[in-house]
Amino acid sequence: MELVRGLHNLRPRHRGCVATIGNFDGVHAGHQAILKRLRTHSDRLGLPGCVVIFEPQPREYFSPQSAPPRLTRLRDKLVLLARQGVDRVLCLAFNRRLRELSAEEFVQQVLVDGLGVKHLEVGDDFRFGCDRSGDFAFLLESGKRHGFTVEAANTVADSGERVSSTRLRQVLADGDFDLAERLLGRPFSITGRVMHGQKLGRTLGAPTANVQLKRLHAPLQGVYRVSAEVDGEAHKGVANIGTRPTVEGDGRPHLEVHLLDFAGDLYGKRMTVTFHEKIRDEQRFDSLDSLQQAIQADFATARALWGL
Ligand SMILES: Cc1cc2nc3c(=O)[nH]c(=O)nc-3n(C[C@H](O)[C@H](O)[C@H](O)COP(=O)(O)O)c2cc1C
Ligand SMILES: Nc1ncnc2c1ncn2[C@@H]1O[C@H](COP(=O)(O)OP(=O)(O)OP(=O)(O)O)[C@@H](O)[C@H]1O
Repeated sequence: MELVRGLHNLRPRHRGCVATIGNFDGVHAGHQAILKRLRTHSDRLGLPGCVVIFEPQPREYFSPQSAPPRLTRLRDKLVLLARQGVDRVLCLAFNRRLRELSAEEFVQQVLVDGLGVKHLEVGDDFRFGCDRSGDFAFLLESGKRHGFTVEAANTVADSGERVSSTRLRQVLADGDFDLAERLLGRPFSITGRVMHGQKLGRTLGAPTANVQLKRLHAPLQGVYRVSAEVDGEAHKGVANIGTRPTVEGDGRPHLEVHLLDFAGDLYGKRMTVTFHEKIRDEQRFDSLDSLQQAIQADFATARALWGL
């Protein structure tokens, strides 16, 4: 899969494709249905399938403080899109210039001049352009003028409710990992590199791998039963994700994983942490002693849940 960053990196060879547009955060079952249709039209026309995404996502641009947590960082999103058979991703920087484009200008500059789109696949509720003025009817009409077809995919629902990134964030916050797995078509996980922490964990009797979240504002907080994959090997574990209010105050979320019955050096390795069950919320304890006791109790709970 090819990644093109910005319209200015499009070349004449990129013209002629089938495309879809959106945030695709999480690459959930609704997105997967759209991507399947993209593949079908791409095979039918013998043209590459291209997904147009935005980075940052529009809401992160408009209100960085109150934007919802991300299900996937760009890197994870690209891996998942490639797995869905996408040939090319055009990643547009969402900035003032882009937000000010009218729906008409967006179609002209991105879809027609930039990509030479022959077929566009969108969800039935898709809207875009300055003030979200471009909708399906507008796209159909533009397609007639510019020579591309447009199709709206039916809504994918689960238990009568539309699958969406917004719903997934809520389902994860509620700790319903079985439902999250159904909506995602895979278990929810976070991947990152294991970094050095404050080395306090060991003195608390709780050696943990600190998984780098970078700027990921994760949709979870609390203590969980998890499995962790490192170097292709799966481990049983327990993890805390949160700001660790008892010990420090950088205010940033950390993901710390304790692998049960494991001793070894994990620094620098990439770890994929899959969440199975919530054990409790993160708390601020009055002393390190109370924190230590709580962590030992979490380990015991996790062992019991794992059947160890
Ligand atoms: C299972 C588990 C539960 C945790 N629960 C909390 C908590 O409720 N509140 C908190 O402030 N920190 C919590 N922590 C984070 C600890 O404060 C942190 O792991 C410890 O400070 C070690 O940090 P270090 O790895 O940077 O040395 C938890 C850690 C683990 C592994
Ligand atoms: N459940 C679904 N069924 C069909 N199409 C969907 C579904 N969810 C999203 N899409 C379509 O996939 C494309 C990308 O969607 P996008 O990521 O922007 O929205 P979303 O998943 O609904 O997220 P949010 O909850 O933030 O609105 C759009 O064309 C959208 O209409």
